[in-house]
Amino acid sequence: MSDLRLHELPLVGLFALEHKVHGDERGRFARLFCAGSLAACGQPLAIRQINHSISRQRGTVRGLHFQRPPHSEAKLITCLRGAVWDVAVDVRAGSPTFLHWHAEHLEAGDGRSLLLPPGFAHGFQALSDDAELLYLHSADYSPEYEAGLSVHDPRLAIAWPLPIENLSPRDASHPLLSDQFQGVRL
Ligand SMILES: Cc1cn([C@H]2C[C@H](O)[C@@H](COP(=O)(O)OP(=O)(O)O[C@H]3O[C@@H](C)C(=O)[C@@H](O)[C@H]3O)O2)c(=O)[nH]c1=O
Repeated sequence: MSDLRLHELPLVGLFALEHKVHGDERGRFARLFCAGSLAACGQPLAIRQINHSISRQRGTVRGLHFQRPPHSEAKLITCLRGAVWDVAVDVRAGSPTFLHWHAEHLEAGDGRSLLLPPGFAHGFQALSDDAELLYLHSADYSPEYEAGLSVHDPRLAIAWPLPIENLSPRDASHPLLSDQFQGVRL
C-alpha cells in the first residue's frame, strides 16, 4: 500500500485515512500527513494550523464545532493516546446528507485518522482517560466565525456511547437547531 490510503465514508467528502505503519525492533514509524499523497487522491489539504488536546476524563465531550465561511476549514484528526468516538456532522447547505452525522472510533496506534472537509461540524467523546487528539486545520482560528451545534440536539440525535461528561460552558450553551437553519454555503 502507498503511505496513505483514503476510505470513503457514508457522508460525501468525509474520509477515513489509513496510514502505513512501519514497525521494527525500535518501535514504529508512520506518516500522519502527506500533502502529495492527499493531492494525488484528489483531496488536497493545505495546513494552516496544528492543534492538540488532552481530555483527562473518559466520557468527556467536546463539540460540535465548525467555522463559518469564509473561514470554513478541513480538519484531519488523529488520536495519539487512548481512544475517542469521533463525530462529523454535515452542515453544508444543499447537501443530500445535510444534518446527518457519522462517527468513527479512533485509537492511538490504529494507523487511522478522520478527514473532514469544510462544511462539517466536529466533536468527539473520550472513550478513555487522557485521550489525546492531534488536529491539522486548513484555516486559521477565527473565533468570530466559530459556530456550534448542541451535542444534545434531538434533531441530530447523536448516539453518544457514554454518558456525556465535562462539557465546557461554551459547548453547553450552543442553541438547538432552529427550523430556519439552512447550513453553510461554501
Ligand atoms: C480551537 C482553538 C481554541 N483556542 C483557545 C480558545 C480557548 O481559550 C481555548 C480552548 O478552546 P475551546 O474550548 O474551543 O477548545 P475545544 O473545545 O477543545 O475546541 C476544539 O474542539 C474540537 C471538537 C474541534 O473540532 C477543534 O477544532 C476545536 O474546536 O483555546 C485557540 O487559541 N486556538 C484554537 O484554534
